[in-house]
Amino acid sequence: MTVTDNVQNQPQQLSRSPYLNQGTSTSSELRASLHLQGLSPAKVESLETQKKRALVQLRSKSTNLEKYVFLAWLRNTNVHLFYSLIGDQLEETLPLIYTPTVGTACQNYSSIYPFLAPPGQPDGLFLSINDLPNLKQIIQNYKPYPQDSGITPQIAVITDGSRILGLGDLGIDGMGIPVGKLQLYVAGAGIDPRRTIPITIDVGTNNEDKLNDEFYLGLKQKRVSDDKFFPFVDAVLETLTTVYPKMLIQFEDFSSEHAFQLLEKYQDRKFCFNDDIQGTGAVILAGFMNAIHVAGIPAKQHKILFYGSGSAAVGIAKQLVSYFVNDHGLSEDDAREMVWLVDSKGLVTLDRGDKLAEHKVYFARKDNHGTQFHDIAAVIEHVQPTVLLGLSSQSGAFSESVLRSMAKLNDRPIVFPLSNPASQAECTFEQAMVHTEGKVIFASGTAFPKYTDPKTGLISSPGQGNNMYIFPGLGLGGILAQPDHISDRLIYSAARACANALTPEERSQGLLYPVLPRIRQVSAEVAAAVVAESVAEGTARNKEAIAIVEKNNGEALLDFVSSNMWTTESADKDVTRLAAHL
Ligand SMILES: NC(=O)C1=CN([C@@H]2O[C@H](COP(=O)(O)OP(=O)(O)OC[C@H]3O[C@@H](n4cnc5c(N)ncnc54)[C@H](OP(=O)(O)O)[C@@H]3O)[C@@H](O)[C@H]2O)C=CC1
Ligand SMILES: CC(=O)C(=O)O
Ligand SMILES: [Mg+2]
Repeated sequence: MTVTDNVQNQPQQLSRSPYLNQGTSTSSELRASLHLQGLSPAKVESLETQKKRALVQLRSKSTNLEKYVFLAWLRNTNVHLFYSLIGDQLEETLPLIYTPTVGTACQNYSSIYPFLAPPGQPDGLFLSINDLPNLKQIIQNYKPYPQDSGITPQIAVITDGSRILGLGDLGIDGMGIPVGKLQLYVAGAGIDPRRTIPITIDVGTNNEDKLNDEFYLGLKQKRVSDDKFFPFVDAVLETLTTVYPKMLIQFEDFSSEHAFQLLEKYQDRKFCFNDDIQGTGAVILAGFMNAIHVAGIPAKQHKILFYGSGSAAVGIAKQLVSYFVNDHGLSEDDAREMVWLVDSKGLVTLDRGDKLAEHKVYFARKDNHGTQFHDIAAVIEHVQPTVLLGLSSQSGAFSESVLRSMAKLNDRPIVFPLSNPASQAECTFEQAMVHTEGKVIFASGTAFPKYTDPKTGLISSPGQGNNMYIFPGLGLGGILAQPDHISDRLIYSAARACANALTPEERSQGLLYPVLPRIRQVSAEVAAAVVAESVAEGTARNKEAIAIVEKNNGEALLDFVSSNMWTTESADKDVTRLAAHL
């Protein structure tokens, strides 16, 4: 049955599709053809009026969590209006659908879940370990837009909820993260919302609060052991890629040890990447490339201290090593020597006496001559870093004295408190500005407000070093090039494109990342670089993309990418096309 048959057989179904429904802006003609008269007030409004009303309603909510619920409901009832509003009001709405509010939403997800979407409208795909025998059927059940049955999903973001932002194990309440990431794919890179699947696997939770919460909607059991976890993930991925063979899979917010093991296992076997390891690595490499120009110290002379040694920190460190090797001619050993890791026990050294997690061993220091450094002040004194990156989820760890030490050591200290959401950040932008007397070169994981110098009135803008500047473009580029795997080269090309995406004006303002309203342009440039690199490394399989890259015309490639981006106007056209068949 075609989409058109479907609609002709049940005309009112059109208005029930969140994708095709245009609410109060549905034309009189369409209302007549679909037998919708009387089902809403007769007035036909413009999209502009709809957006204006939605914005007034949004702003009338007193908490960000209420705003999150309001926006989720809007997305699940009127895709067109939702993404038009998000596109217009990116700076106001992104912190509501993504970090920081998505963190609060996840903490409360089971309580708000029934109010996010109308009955029958799924807000993500939940796969419990008890579903193992029926995975295929359950994956096929997920049809948020059944009226548009010809559209095949292309991107899945999958979590097990075990490390949601810096908030720890939230079990299935982590669903807000895949949902939020995929909204950024749509808003930030023009992926058709019908082609996205947010997935949360339920393998239990070790969070006692969740286990004791009567409203918690996940399995009330501790997380399963690895001998059950890995086969279940395997079954999910196999089934998913059997049902949707071209699906790109983004691993998100798995606890670090599992994250590394899953990436190692699947990166050459599936079309996939890990956002926390690779996406974060790429976005911070991009910010670092721009920051060292501002700092004015040659790349090779930097000393980079990571506060936190999990998936994000080690993912970044590995990409920095590639950068020093590829772009600055350092040996791998010399590049590795530029990195120091700190974890909850202090400086990561080979002779510390504990068994280091596998992902830390490569960067463990052996030049500490038997001395161990347990607190950050001692580590800073020992290392004398030019760069301090926070990936520890320890709020306030970059104290006044830490920031003052960084400013004493450096004319322009590079300090990135990257933990999310804002409540977990190692310091705020204001603290960094005040305690370094304005010298800091700054980026944070969640956006902080601008800072106004009380003496001069000078306003400074913080950078947002968040993987949202990478994964949407990387995913789009991957879908357009169609390689079998996402190679390290593709990730590296995404980082470089992100660094180069700054306009001369942004550069002259000392910004490290492009301003948020340009995220679609940035994603297009990242995607174009990924497509070009995939052709260069010989993995691209999309003949159209290969032919365009071979013309060696950057503008044509960007046009190709942009023309493949979904817009709310494309949704308009889908409605008009259907209406023409009625
Ligand atoms: N800006 C962005 O785009 C991104 C930000 N992030 C953020 O980065 C943070 C870390 O993520 P991830 O690496 O996956 O998480 P992990 O939980 O794996 O890593 C946290 C690390 O912090 C260390 N740590 C904990 N307490 C302390 C302490 N008191 N002093 C020093 N180190 C400490 C832990 O040590 P130990 O190993 O000993 O337990 C661990 O190495 C999160 O807040 C996440 O939201 C993540 C991805 C992207
Ligand atoms: C941004 C992100 O992916 C994280 O904090 O986990
Ligand atoms: Mg993440």
